Amino acid sequence: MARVLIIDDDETLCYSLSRVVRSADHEALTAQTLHEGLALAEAGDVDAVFLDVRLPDGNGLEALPALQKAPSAPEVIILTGLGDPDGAELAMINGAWDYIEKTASKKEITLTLARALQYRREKVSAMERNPVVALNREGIVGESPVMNDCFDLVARAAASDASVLITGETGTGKELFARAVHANSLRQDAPFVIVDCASIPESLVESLLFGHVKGAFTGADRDRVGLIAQAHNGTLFLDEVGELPMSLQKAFLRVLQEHTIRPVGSREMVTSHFRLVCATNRDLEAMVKEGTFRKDLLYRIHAFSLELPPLRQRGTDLREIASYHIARFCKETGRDQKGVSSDFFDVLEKHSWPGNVRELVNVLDQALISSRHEPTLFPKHLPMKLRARVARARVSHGDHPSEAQGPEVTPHYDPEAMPPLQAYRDRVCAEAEARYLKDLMAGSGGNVKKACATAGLSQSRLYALLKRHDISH
Ligand SMILES: Nc1ncnc2c1ncn2[C@@H]1O[C@H](COP(=O)(O)OP(=O)(O)OP(=O)(O)O)[C@@H](O)[C@H]1O
Repeated sequence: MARVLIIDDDETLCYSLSRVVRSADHEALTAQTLHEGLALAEAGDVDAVFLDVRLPDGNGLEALPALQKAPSAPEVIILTGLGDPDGAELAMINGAWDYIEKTASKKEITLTLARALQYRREKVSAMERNPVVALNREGIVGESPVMNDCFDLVARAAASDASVLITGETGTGKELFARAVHANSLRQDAPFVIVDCASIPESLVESLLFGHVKGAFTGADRDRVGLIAQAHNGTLFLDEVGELPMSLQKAFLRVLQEHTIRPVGSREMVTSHFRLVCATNRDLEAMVKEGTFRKDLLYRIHAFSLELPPLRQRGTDLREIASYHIARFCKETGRDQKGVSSDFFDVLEKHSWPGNVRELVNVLDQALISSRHEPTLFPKHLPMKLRARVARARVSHGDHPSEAQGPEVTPHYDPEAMPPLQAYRDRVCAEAEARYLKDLMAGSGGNVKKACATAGLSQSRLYALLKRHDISH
């Protein structure tokens, strides 16, 4: 028997849902406010929660993280209004187990609850078999929902021995995450061996990966253990796996199947049992279609797929990452910790970061060097090129007061600093959305109902957007 909590201010609905829950032989608890519901979830061993979105004391979706952090980490099923696609979408984005319309039939409700409880039973028994100790994040900073999803996947991947493929734009932290998979796995005390497929000359790849014996070729003046053999019992990290020459992909596939290698010039086979983690910023599926990456190899390397989001989609993580690296830099260089002015962060947030965290770290290093012994970082310490680019984009977007009413102007970039189209598009859309929302809230005098009617948005969607852009209402 499971314990199911229903949080809805509609007493009749609470009553009818409780009956459905009890008829499935579960215990039902009810709460008419968010406050009461959170208290019950904190106190009791709750397995599942039916959660309304609009409650008298707040928005249910915003309370989702708190509910999921309750001691029993219940599965949450969101109750949405009839035909509310925004609510359904938000429920899923925010990590609910499922959503169900308030008018759903008894059968649908019972089935959704049964599925959530079955998933929960399986999850609990898997955790009992493989208890997950707190994840060692290996210096990875970030708390945004997208990053938390990535940490969840690292925890799951680390608990197994299956291969992991990490994708993401350049500088998003692929190597850092590969190290985290290793550091959290049972292989953590064995070697973590990196192979940068992009930087090894094609003529040397084979001997570097497989090793060679003395005299195997001109210049082979001694035996050399290959990187694959070095990774025995540990983790082999193939960075930029898309660059692995076609000629070697077949041989490497055999290594994955048989776990044995023959060093160049040797008759002996060497055994190596390693966990494989690969990374790439290329589209391997597209490479398979164009015939430059083997389909069978792709199948073998991505039992788990981890897609790292670009920095521009990580919200306030940017500030946290920046603060982390500023503190690290000051510590490493023996300087006093520096303060940061809020407009310093404002400028950082206006940039689209096509080079992601790596670009941010480089920019911060430059700012810290140029600030010398001054105790606080100001925008003037940032590289001139970056400030100029941000200023240009701001003006062309009408952020400058004198241009605020002007027509939309496409920002111009100097040819050397063109961002990727996707980065540009994301930034422009996010800025346009934020501007619209500010105008919308100002125009409706902060009246959320009026703003929803004007924008054609549901309240939950509007709240989520305001939260995303940090706009008060
Ligand atoms: N979430 C994060 N928190 C703190 N630092 C990070 C984070 N992500 C990346 N970094 C830092 O950014 C830099 C680049 O990270 P990393 O080398 O792992 O990226 P990558 O995706 O492998 O890059 P590339 O595609 O160019 O190989 C490193 O200095 C790393 O420490």
